[in-house]
Amino acid sequence: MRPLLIVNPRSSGGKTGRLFDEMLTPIRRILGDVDIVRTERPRHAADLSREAALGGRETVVAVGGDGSISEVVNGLMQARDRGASGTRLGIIGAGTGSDLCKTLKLTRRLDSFCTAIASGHTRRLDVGRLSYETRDGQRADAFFVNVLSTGMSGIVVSLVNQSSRVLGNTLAYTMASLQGLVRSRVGRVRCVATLRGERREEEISTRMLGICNGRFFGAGMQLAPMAKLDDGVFDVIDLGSAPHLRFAAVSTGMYTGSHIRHRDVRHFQCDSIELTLLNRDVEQAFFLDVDGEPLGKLPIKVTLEPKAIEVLAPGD
Ligand SMILES: Nc1ncnc2c1ncn2[C@@H]1O[C@H](COP(=O)(O)OP(=O)(O)OP(=O)(O)O)[C@@H](O)[C@H]1O
Repeated sequence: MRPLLIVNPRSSGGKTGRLFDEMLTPIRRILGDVDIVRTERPRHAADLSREAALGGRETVVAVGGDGSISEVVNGLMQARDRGASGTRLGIIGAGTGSDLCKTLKLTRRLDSFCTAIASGHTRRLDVGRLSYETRDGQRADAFFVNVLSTGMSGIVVSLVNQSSRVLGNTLAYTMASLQGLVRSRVGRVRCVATLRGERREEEISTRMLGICNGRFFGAGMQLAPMAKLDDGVFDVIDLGSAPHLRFAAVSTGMYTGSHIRHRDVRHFQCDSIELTLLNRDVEQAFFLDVDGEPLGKLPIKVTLEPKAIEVLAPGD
């Protein structure tokens, strides 16, 4: 059966939509015949990939950025919950950030993406299963494959999402990061985590906390330099509760990964975790960033599904 390409024409600021017809020639040369469907709205890629997997499609290829890949993973996981677990994920990275591609060591060139798919080499990735609260207070479920975080990053991702990006992505991210820093608050978060059945419970004071399956987030920052996508654990990174200026210095270390050695930063591993915000007055500063997309708020419950997705990518 031919691979199904799920194309997000709005990714990379609309460039994917404008250039896709040109991309098709090299894609067909390397992959042969493919089926193509373009997304028509946010979350559409999840519906399309779920239906494809339930229909027995062997390979579904996400053509877009981290948001699109995450949506396709959501669809594949929904199908897996209904017994259809045989679909492989391919990636043609066409986003602005492409953090998962960095973690997967996929070279950001169209022919390299296609060659990785055509090679048939796969590896299995852990996936996070998330229960969260929507902004209007309903419980909802989702999956993530890279990084879930809350605190400053949740503010930044919401601002980037709302921005028109007329002045370009880098500027949009820089402006949002500065505003995110100014608006960030210290949350008192009750954390209950388990690792292979061993439970820990504590109250954490933090401006930002990440539950990391992958290593990179926020367009190239290394929130969790030690994270591996298939090791059966989440690396939890707490960036601490320092005053704004010191916190700015700590978070800047994420560009190189040096923040991990800072005394304000804590790291621990778990395979399930529950977070509840105790001081609800700072709720606006504790929305979620789920694989680079804004999505709901605390309280959350996260469990790890080991090696749940098969992805066409080189080995680690
Ligand atoms: N037809 C559509 N119209 C509007 N939005 C869409 C459509 N299809 C998908 N989307 C949304 O586009 C958003 C951005 O997608 P994606 O993350 O793939 O690209 P990106 O932001 O350029 O890349 P990255 O996340 O790697 O920086 C996602 O929130 C997705 O839900």
